[in-house]
Amino acid sequence: MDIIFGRNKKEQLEPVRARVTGKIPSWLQGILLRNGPGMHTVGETKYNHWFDGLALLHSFMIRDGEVYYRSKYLRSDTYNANIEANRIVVSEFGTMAYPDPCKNIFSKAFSYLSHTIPDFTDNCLINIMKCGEDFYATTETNYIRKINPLTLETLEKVDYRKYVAVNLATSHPHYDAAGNVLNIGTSIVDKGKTKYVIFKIPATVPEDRKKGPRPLKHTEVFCSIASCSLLSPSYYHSFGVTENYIVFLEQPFRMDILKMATAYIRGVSWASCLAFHREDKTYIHVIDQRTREPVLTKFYTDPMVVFHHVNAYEEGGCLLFDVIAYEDSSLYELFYLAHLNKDFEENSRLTSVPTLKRFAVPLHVDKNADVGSNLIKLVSTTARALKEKDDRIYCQPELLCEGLELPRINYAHNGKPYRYVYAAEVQWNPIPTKVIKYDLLTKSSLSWGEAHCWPAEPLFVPTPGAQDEDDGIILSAIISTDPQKLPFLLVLDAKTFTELARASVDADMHLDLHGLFIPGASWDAGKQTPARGEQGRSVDHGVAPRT
Ligand SMILES: CC1=C(/C=C/C(C)=C/C=C/C(C)=C/C=O)C(C)(C)CCC1
Ligand SMILES: [Fe+2]
Repeated sequence: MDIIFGRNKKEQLEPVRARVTGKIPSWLQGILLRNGPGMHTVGETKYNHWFDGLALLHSFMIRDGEVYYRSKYLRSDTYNANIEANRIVVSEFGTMAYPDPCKNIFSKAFSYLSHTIPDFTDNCLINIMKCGEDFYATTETNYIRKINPLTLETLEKVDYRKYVAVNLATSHPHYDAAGNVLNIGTSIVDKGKTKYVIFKIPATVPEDRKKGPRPLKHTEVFCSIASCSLLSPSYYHSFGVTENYIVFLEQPFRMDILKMATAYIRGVSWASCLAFHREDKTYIHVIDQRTREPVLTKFYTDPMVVFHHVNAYEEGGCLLFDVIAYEDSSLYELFYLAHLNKDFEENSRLTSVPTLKRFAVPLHVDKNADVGSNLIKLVSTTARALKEKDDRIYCQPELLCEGLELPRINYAHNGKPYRYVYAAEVQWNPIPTKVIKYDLLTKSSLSWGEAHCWPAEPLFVPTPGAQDEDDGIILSAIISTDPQKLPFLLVLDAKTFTELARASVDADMHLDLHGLFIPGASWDAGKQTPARGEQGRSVDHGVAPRT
C-alpha cells in the first residue's frame, strides 16, 4: 500500500499520450479534471494523514478517441512554503506544523497567540469547483485556489471570508441548471454566534460589474442556520438539494472550537479536535428555497456520520434524501498513513460499513396526527417518520445497500427522482476495489473490477441527447499495484457496465478524491493552449449545468 499512499508522486508536466485499447466514443470530447493528495513527505518530515497530502491536480484530455494525461502540484502558498523550507511548515487536517523552531521565547509566544485564531491551509486537495467561467481547487477551509483547467497552473488565492463570513466551507457545492453555485460553510463564533451559512455564487454577473474574482464578488448569503452549540459545531462534508428544498445534517460528529484554539500550543492536530458523540442525535435541517427559511418542524434521527450525500428529491409531499452513512467516525481514523502503510489488511478495518440509506421527511405535518404514527405514506420507501409527543419527528431510514462510497449520479437528476448511483465499492476496508452501479429500483448492482486495480470515484458523462438516465459513460482513473500494469483511464458503458476502452498512461498517477468533466474543452497537446476556442464553454459537474 506504500505505492498508493506513502510515496510522493512525480508530476507529469508535459502532456503524455495514453495507449488506448478498445474504442472511446467519438462524442466524448473534453477534459476530466481531478484533484487529490500526491505528496506526503517533504524533506525529512511526513504528514500523518492521507487527507494532509499536497494537492496534485491531474487531467485527461479526451479528443477524437485519443487521451492525453498531465499532472501538476497545486502551487498553493502551503506548497511553496513547504518546498522552500524543505519541511512541512503549514498545519493540515492530521498534522500540526511549527514554522519557526529556532525563534526565541518571545516570538514563540507570539506565534502561539497568533495561531489561537488559526489561519488555515490553502492546500486545496479535495475537489474542483466551477464558478462562472472560472475553476477553483477546493478544500474545506476558507481558502480556494483558482486554477487554469487547461495548463493546471495555479492562479490567485481566494479567501471566502472576503465575500461571506465563513471559516470553513464544503468541497461539494451544488449547481443549478444555470450553473449558479450553492454551498454551505460554518461561521465560528462570529458576533457571538456560530452558524451554518448557505451561500450562492452566481454563474454570471452584469457586464459592468466584471472586475476582480468575478462571480465570487457577488456571493450572497442564502440562509443561515444557528448551530446547536456555540463552541462545538458539526463537521460535515456535503449537503443535499431538491427542486425546492435544501437538506443539511447537523450530525454529532463535532469540532471542539476551544480545543482547536489551543491545538497549536498543545501540539495536537485539528483532527484531534473532532469527535463523534454517539450519545447525541443527528438533526435534519430542511430549508425552503422559496422563502429561504428553515422549515420549523424539528426532524431528527439516530447518531451517524455522513460524508457524502448522494441525492435528494421530493415525492408525494415528502422530501427524500439518500446518504452514505456510518455508525461512527472510523473512516477518518483509517486514513492515518501509519494505518494504511503497515499491516494494511489488519489495521484498516472499518468498524462500521458505509451504507446507502434513504430518509423521508414529511413536508406538511398534520398537527392532529397521532403520537407514534408514521407520517410517510409512500409506497416507494420503507423509511419512516414517527410523530413524537413534543411535535418532534423521528426519522428512521430505509437501508438500501452496503459497501459503497464516493457516490456520483447523472447530475441532470440532481434534486430530482433518480434511479442509479455510481460509486466505488468498499467493504470493511476503506480503499475501493471495484466500481459499481447500484439500481435503486431493482436493488441490484453491476460492477467492474480487476486484480491489483484501485479505482477512483466514478464520474458519469451523458451521451449527447440522452433519453435514459444511464445513457452515457463512466470515467474512472485506475491505479494499479501490479508493477507490470500502467495506471489507466477506464471508460465504461454506464448502461451495461462493460468496458468500452482504457487509456493506459506511463506516468506516476495518484489515487485521487474528486473532480469534474469539462465537455468540449481541449488543450492543444503540443502548444498547451486551448484548442478550437472552446475553453470551459460549458461544464458537467458529473455533470449538468450548461452555462
Ligand atoms: C485543514 C482543516 C480541515 C480539513 C479537512 C479535510 C482536508 C477534510 C477532508 C475530507 C475528505 C477528503 C473526506 C472524504 O470523504 C478541517 C477539519 C475542515 C478544519 C480544520 C482545518
Ligand atoms: Fe467528498
